[in-house]
Amino acid sequence: MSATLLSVENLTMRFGGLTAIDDLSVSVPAGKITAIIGPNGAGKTTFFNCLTGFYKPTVGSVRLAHPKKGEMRLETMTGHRVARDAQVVRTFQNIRLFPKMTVLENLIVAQHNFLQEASRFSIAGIFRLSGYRKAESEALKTAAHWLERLGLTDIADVAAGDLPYGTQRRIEIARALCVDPVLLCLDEPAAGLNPRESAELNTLLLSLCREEGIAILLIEHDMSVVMNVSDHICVLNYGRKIAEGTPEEIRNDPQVIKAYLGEDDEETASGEKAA
Ligand SMILES: Nc1ncnc2c1ncn2[C@@H]1O[C@H](COP(=O)(O)OP(=O)(O)OP(=O)(O)O)[C@@H](O)[C@H]1O
Repeated sequence: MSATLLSVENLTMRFGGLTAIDDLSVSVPAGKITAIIGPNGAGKTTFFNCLTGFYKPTVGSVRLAHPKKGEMRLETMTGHRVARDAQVVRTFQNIRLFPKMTVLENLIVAQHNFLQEASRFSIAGIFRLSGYRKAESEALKTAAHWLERLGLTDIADVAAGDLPYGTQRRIEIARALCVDPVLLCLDEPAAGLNPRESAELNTLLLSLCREEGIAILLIEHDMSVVMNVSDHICVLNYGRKIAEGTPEEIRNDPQVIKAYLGEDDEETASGEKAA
């Protein structure tokens, strides 16, 4: 049993009269893949936004047991501190690369917190002092490492926006990895991928988790990805957790089938009304 990396307790997020996340408690183990699934509008992206400092939750706590820095309360932190200090990094449902920058430049920009500090907020950068030059070369090394690891080295100098959709999704993951995440939150990484690219994504996620020890939190509608890579799945519906368990348990959970198919279809699917 892995240690808990992230503990979410009684999380609620309201937008006026709408409760997008409703008293959600869930644990994310270290070094494993946890999927958050649910029908459209279930609150999955809102959940990510609460974890990563984009939204301040109405109620609840999000505790990260950082392996080197101890406990951190993510719900009290701004987005850039969640990424920089807590090393909880995310991708977005809609690709958010800088399309006119090269692939390599996108990976360097991801390290701007580190470079900005090394530049002592500009002066050491302007005069290219040795500390800044060292940081710059480290940033390049990190980018080169992840480009190689994700098979992107050949296109390092191509503008990101000129590349196929599946490749852009891969670049987004490489960019997030440049921040050395302890928790990588991926919002629909398989959206728009063809079956071959989805299979490659599965291999990549499993290797990041098993070989690099990175915990992954995954929002995904593509069940060929969810069921093949997840160690644990949490299912949301109308902001509430309706089920949690292994892929096998979730596949057969009547509440989950009902949430995805609707009551009538579930009965039809189970043969009760089919005749
Ligand atoms: N900033 C916001 N202001 C008002 N309502 C919001 C806001 N963000 C999300 N919502 C609402 O919260 C609910 C949950 O939305 P969310 O995007 O988290 O769902 P989701 O599970 O990620 O859906 P999908 O699978 O379609 O991406 C929806 O009803 C949505 O309209």
